[in-house]
Amino acid sequence: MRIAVTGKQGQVVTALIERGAEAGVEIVAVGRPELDLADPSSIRRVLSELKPDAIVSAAAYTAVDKAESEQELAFAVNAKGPQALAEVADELGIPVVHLSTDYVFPGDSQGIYVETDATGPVSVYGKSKLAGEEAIAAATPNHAILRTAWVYSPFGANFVKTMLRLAETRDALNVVADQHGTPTSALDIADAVIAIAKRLASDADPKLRGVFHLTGSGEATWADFADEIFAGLKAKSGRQISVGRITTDQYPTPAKRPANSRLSNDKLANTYGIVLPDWKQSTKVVLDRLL
Ligand SMILES: NC(=O)C1=CN([C@@H]2O[C@H](COP(=O)(O)OP(=O)(O)OC[C@H]3O[C@@H](n4cnc5c(N)ncnc54)[C@H](OP(=O)(O)O)[C@@H]3O)[C@@H](O)[C@H]2O)C=CC1
Ligand SMILES: Cc1cn([C@H]2C[C@H](O)[C@@H](COP(=O)(O)OP(=O)(O)O[C@H]3O[C@@H](C)C(=O)[C@@H](O)[C@H]3O)O2)c(=O)[nH]c1=O
Ligand SMILES: [Mg+2]
Repeated sequence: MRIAVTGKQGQVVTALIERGAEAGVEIVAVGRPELDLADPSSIRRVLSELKPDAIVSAAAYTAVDKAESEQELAFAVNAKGPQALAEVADELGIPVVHLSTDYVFPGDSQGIYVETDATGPVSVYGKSKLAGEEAIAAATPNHAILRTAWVYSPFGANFVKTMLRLAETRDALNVVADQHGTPTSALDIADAVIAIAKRLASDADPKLRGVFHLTGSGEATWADFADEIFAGLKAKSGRQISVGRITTDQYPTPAKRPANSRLSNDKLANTYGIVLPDWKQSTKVVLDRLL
């Protein structure tokens, strides 16, 4: 089976290339310069030539703060590009697995979000990703939109690598402790995405299509995540970093972030039988590779 994935150096695409080899599926990364999501005509050209059995839409404009001042580019890459991708997939008669985000939710409630809960993004990035979800769903019924969150991995840019980099020059860091969500390893995402793409390519059941939440098990704040990262660092090197627990107000950023973006993964478990490992367990796996 051949799966085309958008992006070349991103976390999820890199994890898919690694896991695809183990799962015996051919992963073909398609990205800039040949395929630029901001240039829809390039999408049709590349995909029509490649003739994959499924498309994974993993590339995105992910710079959350920068998006506040680059709204047009964020919407081009996160909404218009995926729309063109889904239109081509529909013509080719193949499924699209599209990655989305917890940031489509406002995060102002106490509960755990399910797929049918009202969205209401509070950032340009979140708004552009929601527009992407809507564009995919309008372009083809043959899709699985997977909302994940707080993605980290040995690859690319992410919170784990940022914390380890800051720890090289500092003994103490302040990290927000009032945003709640779940860190999710790109390696775990890749395993799930491959299983989902295989299933979609071989089973026309409408129940397998639609929106699904896909995050690690358990929950955390960013400060909890930092604590876990530095516990791993201490075990490996003896180096101790202290984490000061601060409020969002004490860490001003251009983009607003949801205070609560905990997602229920029950629909995915009940539909596909997929449950991702506990976030602490997967954090250890990634730290073992980075340290
Ligand atoms: N990172 C996170 O914390 C989260 C991510 N997500 C979603 O998961 C998906 C994967 O994220 P992740 O792997 O972390 O992303 P990364 O930020 O690691 O990588 C982004 C990817 O998008 C590609 N890209 C950006 N702009 C374009 C463009 N104009 N044309 C083609 N490709 C482009 C990049 O290209 P290049 O290879 O050339 O650099 C890169 O491969 C995204 O849809 C994201 O919105 C959801 C929740 C959390
Ligand atoms: C570096 C740093 C960040 N923070 C805070 C800022 C923010 O609230 C939180 C996480 O920082 P980040 O910059 O990693 O956050 P951010 O880039 O917003 O992460 C998001 O990326 C997009 C793509 C998603 O889809 C989301 O699921 C989420 O992973 O930690 C601190 O409190 N102290 C620090 O030293
Ligand atoms: Mg970021």
